[in-house]
Parts: sequence; C-alpha cells; structure tokens
Amino acid sequence: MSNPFREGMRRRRTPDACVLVIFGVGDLTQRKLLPALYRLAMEGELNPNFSIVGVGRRDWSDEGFRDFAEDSVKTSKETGEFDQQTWDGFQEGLFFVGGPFDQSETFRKLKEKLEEVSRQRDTGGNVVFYLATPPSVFAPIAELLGEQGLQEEGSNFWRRLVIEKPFGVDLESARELNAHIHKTWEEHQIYRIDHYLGKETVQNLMAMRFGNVIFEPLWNRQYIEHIQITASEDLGMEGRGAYYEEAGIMRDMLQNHILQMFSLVAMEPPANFDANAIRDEKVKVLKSITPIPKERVGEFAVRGQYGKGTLYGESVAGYREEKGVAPDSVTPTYVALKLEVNNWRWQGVPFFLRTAKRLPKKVTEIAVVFKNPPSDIFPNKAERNVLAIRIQPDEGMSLKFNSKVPGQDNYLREVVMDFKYDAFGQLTGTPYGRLLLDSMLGDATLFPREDEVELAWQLVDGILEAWKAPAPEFPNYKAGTWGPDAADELIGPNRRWRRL
Ligand SMILES: NC(=O)C1=CN([C@@H]2O[C@H](COP(=O)(O)OP(=O)(O)OC[C@H]3O[C@@H](n4cnc5c(N)ncnc54)[C@H](OP(=O)(O)O)[C@@H]3O)[C@@H](O)[C@H]2O)C=CC1
Ligand SMILES: O=C1O[C@H](COP(=O)(O)O)[C@@H](O)[C@H](O)[C@H]1O
Repeated sequence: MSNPFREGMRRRRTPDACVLVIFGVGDLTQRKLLPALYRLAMEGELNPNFSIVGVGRRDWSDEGFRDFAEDSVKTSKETGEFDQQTWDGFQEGLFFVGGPFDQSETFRKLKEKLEEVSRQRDTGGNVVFYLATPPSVFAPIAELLGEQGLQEEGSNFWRRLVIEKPFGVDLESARELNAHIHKTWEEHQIYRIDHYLGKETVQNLMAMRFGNVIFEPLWNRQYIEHIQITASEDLGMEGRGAYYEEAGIMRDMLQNHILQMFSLVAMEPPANFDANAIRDEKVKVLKSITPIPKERVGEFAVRGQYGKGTLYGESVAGYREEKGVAPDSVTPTYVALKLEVNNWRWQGVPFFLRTAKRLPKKVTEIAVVFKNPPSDIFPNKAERNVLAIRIQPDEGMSLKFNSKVPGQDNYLREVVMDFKYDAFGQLTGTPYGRLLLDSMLGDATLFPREDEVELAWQLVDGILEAWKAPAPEFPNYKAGTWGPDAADELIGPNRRWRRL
C-alpha cells in the first residue's frame, strides 16, 4: 500500500547507465555491497543497463562471480525476500576480471573488459571504481588505473573513484594518500566513503536542526549542558582481529563515523544544500575543536580493552583471545573522549563521545542534555531535559521533560515524547545502497572531503601519540559491561553516561 509520508519524501533520480568496478571480493563486498546493489535493483533505483565488474585474485569466470554474488544476496539479512526475476536481470550484468592489484596486466585486462561491457550493455563509458580492498592497495590501484587512462573523463562520460575507510592510518599517511591519488584523480572524482552518512537517521540531523525552528534557538551554550554521542557494539572481532590490531577503536570508528556525527550536530547552518557548502561548515567546526595537549590526554580520553565476560547469557572470549590478536595486545577496543569546541555557539559545552566493542548492546545515540531550569520552585528537583536522537536501532527521537504529577502537590516527574521513524513506513534501502547510488548520481554531499578527513586525523593522531605510553592494565572492562570505570570519572561528578 502506498504511504503518503514516503511518497512525498522519495527522490526519483535514476543514475546514468554505468559500470561499477569493485576491487576486492572479500567480506565487505559479500556482506554489504552486493546485497545493497541487489536491493537497489529490487527497488527499481538502478539504470536498467547498470553492470558490475568484480576484480580480485580469484580464478573465476563471470559465472564464478555470479555464483558468489547469488550466495551473498541469498544469505544477506539486508536484501529482504529473494526475488528470482530481479536476480535474473541483475546477474546478466555481472562480470569478473582476475588478477592481483599491483600488476599492470590486471588493469590492461580490466580496460578490455570495460570496453566489452560498455559495448554489450550500452553503458556509455561511465564507470565508478570502488576500492573495497585493504587500505595498503588504495594508492597502487588509483595509480594503475591512471596508467591505463581509465580515470580520464570525456565530454559525455564520467569516471569516479570510491575509497573505503580507513583513509590512511594517521594524518601523514592520509595526506600522502590524498597527494598520491591527486596525481591521477581530481577531487571532484573522488568519493571517500563513510557509511554512517548513508544512514537516514544521520542525514536527519540536518533536517531536524535546519528544517525546524524549535530546536535551533536552543542549540547553543545558553541552553545545552553537554552532548553525548555513543556508538556501542555488542559484537567482538568476527574474524577481523588482524585488521583490528592495526586499527583499534580510534581508527575503526572514532576518526570517521563518530566525528562525522559530531560535525553534523555541532556545525553551523550551511548556506545551501550544496556538497561543498555543507563540507565547509563541517570543516569549520572540526577546526574549532580545542586541541588536546599531549601531556593532558589523560584528562580528555579514556581507553579500554575487553576481557572475557558474558553477553546475552553466553560466555564470550576476551579481545586477546580473538583470532589474529596478539596475546599481550594493547590495542584499545573502547574509547571515551571529551571534546571542547572553541566558538560562540559551544564555548563551555563539553561533547562526550564513546564507542566500543563488546558492550551490552548495539546502539547508536546522540543525546543533547539541557541545563537545569534557573529557579527551583518545586518540591522536588527538576531533571535535565534530554533530546535523544536514536540513530539505530529503534530509529527515532525522544524528548524527555518534566511534568506535574497529578495531585495536590506540585511534584515533578520526567515524561517522554517520542517520534519513531516507522511513521514513514519501513525504512527502505541500506546505507551502502544510498551511498552507491549517490556516487552514480555524482552527488558528493554525503562523502567527506579531503580536508575533513585530515582534520579528523589531526585530532586522533594527538591521542594515539599519547597512547604510545604504556597502556593501563588491560583488559580493563569485561565483555558485556559498559566499559572501564575511568570513563565515569571522565564525564564528571554531575553528569552520567546515558544508560541505553
Ligand atoms: N568488512 C566490513 O564490514 C567493513 C570493511 N570496510 C573496509 O572495506 C575494505 C575491505 O574490507 P573487507 O572486505 O573486510 O576486507 P577483506 O580482507 O575481507 O577483503 C579484501 C579483498 O581484497 C583482496 N585483495 C587484497 N589485496 C589484494 C591484492 N594485492 N590483489 C588482489 N586482491 C587483493 C582480497 O583478496 P583475497 O581474498 O585473495 O585475500 C579480498 O578479496 C577495507 O578497507 C575495510 O577497512 C569498511 C567498513 C566495514
Ligand atoms: O566501519 C565499521 O562500522 C561497523 C559498525 O557499523 P554499523 O553500521 O553496524 O553501526 C563496525 O562494526 C566495524 O568495526 C567498522 O569497521
């Protein structure tokens, strides 16, 4: 049945016919990208001539890649019911090129394949290259594409490059990577992906703030006591221990997803909805973060690592017991951070950010905690008002405020007004689907620009540098608990972390 809320909201821009080249046929491609693309096909969002060329060091024919894709689509939780007719059309557009990513020969074969697919499927020369590979091969791939001239655009066709995260491992490597890629690719062709920006609820932050008048007048130091951003995960390593040993929580979640949410909550209104106008404001607020002096990192950041514990009634292993992890690893799986923003809007309002693995549940929330009322005329104390923005799950927003308890006394009690996203019907699409579609449409609004990425690294680098000093006694929180006690001290005596 049609839903009037949704119909009004839907954009219906169909991308040009194009080929999506996916480098890497690993976990991300299998669990996220192919299911998201199939779902776009189910929803009729793709151009009928849309095609995919997988590239990887497997000895596959096109058929082999089609089997891999079918399995991925059928086993994914994100695709909904399997539809044979959609699949039949979708799989006709799947092709494969085998070879390592550091040899010109692979790229020569890819060029030939693209010419063939372009002729056969009438894709007009438009190509999105998606790097779903370990970061170590981002630069060589970008360069070898250039060696074959595959980045060159024409008057009637385009070429784009989508790059996965993490974009570098620190500021220096991110700058080098940007410089390296820019030797061949222009900034307008580059799409650095952060899948949190593909989430409807993250996009709604701007709609909520700048599409209403009731929030923005309160959105400042006069009314807000502090803001908390939490992304807690119940999962452990899920076989990604080796990667995580290099990344840790700061590079895996904080440098990208958490700081992106922070920027959207804290930035000034952009002049318009143009990609660069929005990115300019995000950059401005990132530049306003008060630098954390190296010798005072302990006052602003708490790190943790999970030991064995209990989750949903089951015993789970500690981080050091996970596959691919060193038995004496000091890689953090938990971070809580206090940020201060030095501008007129936010001076004196701390932002508390926390993200971790193996906490009691999976939940991402932004909580805006307001100040206490200036006078105290009631028999009991008014609690602080809280606007809680639920990014996931149970997507929505709730406003907690004080109300009079019926009766003769003027006692106050907290009550809640709640909005759930299901008012719009079921949320459609997946974050990856939305971002893949935007890359085909040439809309970079939801992709961080190079300066955003570098500023985020600048902040993270300082903390990682200080953390080279010996770690606290790890593990320092049990799997299935809310993290180390030091995080409670960080948030301070008159505040507490949200119980989610
Ligand atoms: N998995 C996830 O949930 C997420 C992943 N990401 C990012 O996505 C990217 C890919 O991650 P993921 O899919 O998990 O990684 P995987 O290791 O599962 O997959 C990487 C793929 O790249 C291939 N590959 C690596 N080096 C070469 C090479 N030199 N030549 C040819 N093929 C090569 C691997 O081939 P082979 O199989 O032969 O080794 C593998 O198929 C990473 O940047 C990651 O940070 C981001 C968010 C979430
Ligand atoms: O990028 C990543 O994100 C996921 C969390 O994403 P979500 O959409 O499920 O919240 C995280 O598990 C992973 O470690 C990280 O690489």
